Amino acid sequence: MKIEVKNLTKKYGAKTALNSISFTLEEPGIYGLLGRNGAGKTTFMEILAGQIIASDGEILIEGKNPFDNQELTESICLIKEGQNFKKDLTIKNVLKISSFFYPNWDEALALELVKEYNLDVKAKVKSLSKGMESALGIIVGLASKAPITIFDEPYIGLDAAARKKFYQILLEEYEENPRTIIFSTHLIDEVSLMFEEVLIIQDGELALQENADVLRNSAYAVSGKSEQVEKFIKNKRVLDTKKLAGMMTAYVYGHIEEAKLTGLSVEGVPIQELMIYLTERGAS
Ligand SMILES: Nc1ncnc2c1ncn2[C@@H]1O[C@H](COP(=O)(O)OP(=O)(O)OP(=O)(O)O)[C@@H](O)[C@H]1O
Repeated sequence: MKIEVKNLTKKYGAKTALNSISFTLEEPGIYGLLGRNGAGKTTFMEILAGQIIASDGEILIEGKNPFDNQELTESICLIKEGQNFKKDLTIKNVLKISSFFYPNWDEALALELVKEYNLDVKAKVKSLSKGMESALGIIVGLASKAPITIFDEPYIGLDAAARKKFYQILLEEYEENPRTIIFSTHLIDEVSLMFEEVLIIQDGELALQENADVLRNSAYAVSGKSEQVEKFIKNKRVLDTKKLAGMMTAYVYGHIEEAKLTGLSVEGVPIQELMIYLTERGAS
């Protein structure tokens, strides 16, 4: 389902959480939605899922506004960090309710994942550990097979092995059943290889929308003797520099090839680092 975001603005009293952002997400795709704390990511995802209303502008999904539109919202599954389910429900009932709500619900996948994450279907949500509750969210998100599935930092409390399993199943599912997956996380390095496109939100504005491969090749770190590095980076867009004992490393926005013949040591910059540099206050 095509998602068009048009001059979307959300204000909470005097606070502007989203300031007239516009972009389009084509289907299918795995999108990484990144940004510092308070950038506006959750606000965007809640408007997209039809849970809150925009102050101005709109999101159109296949040309329609998701707010108060059940036909559309059953095609969208938003899994947030905790608080996805009523505390008194058992896991079995959470799965049953989800199966009624999502038309593409995959019961076999849900049960396979319940086993994989060692959950007891008779247990109530309130008795689950943080990690188990996150696992339940992940199960619902994956088994919903909703054409738009959104994970907002979905794995608080899950250990590294359980997260790895999640990424693996998500990719398998995506291969079999391409859909639109939007993923917001602060563990960027762990998941960035899954992203096809990256969007960075900063202070309620869209700072960047870029193909993930292009982004991976759009910055590099160059190291060597300070004077040589200083000379090389003249007239280049420098994100950051570090100096130590006559040596210097500079993080440069540009294609790595331009530094390869210099004799200086050159390496790529992970998306996580790049996100930090690009969203540092004062960066332009
Ligand atoms: N219900 C609300 N009432 C008032 N202000 C809010 C509300 N929800 C969010 N905000 C404010 O809007 C801004 C954007 O918040 P949002 O939760 O969308 O950011 P985020 O990018 O998801 O952050 P994080 O990575 O910390 O989850 C923040 O300044 C936040 O304090």
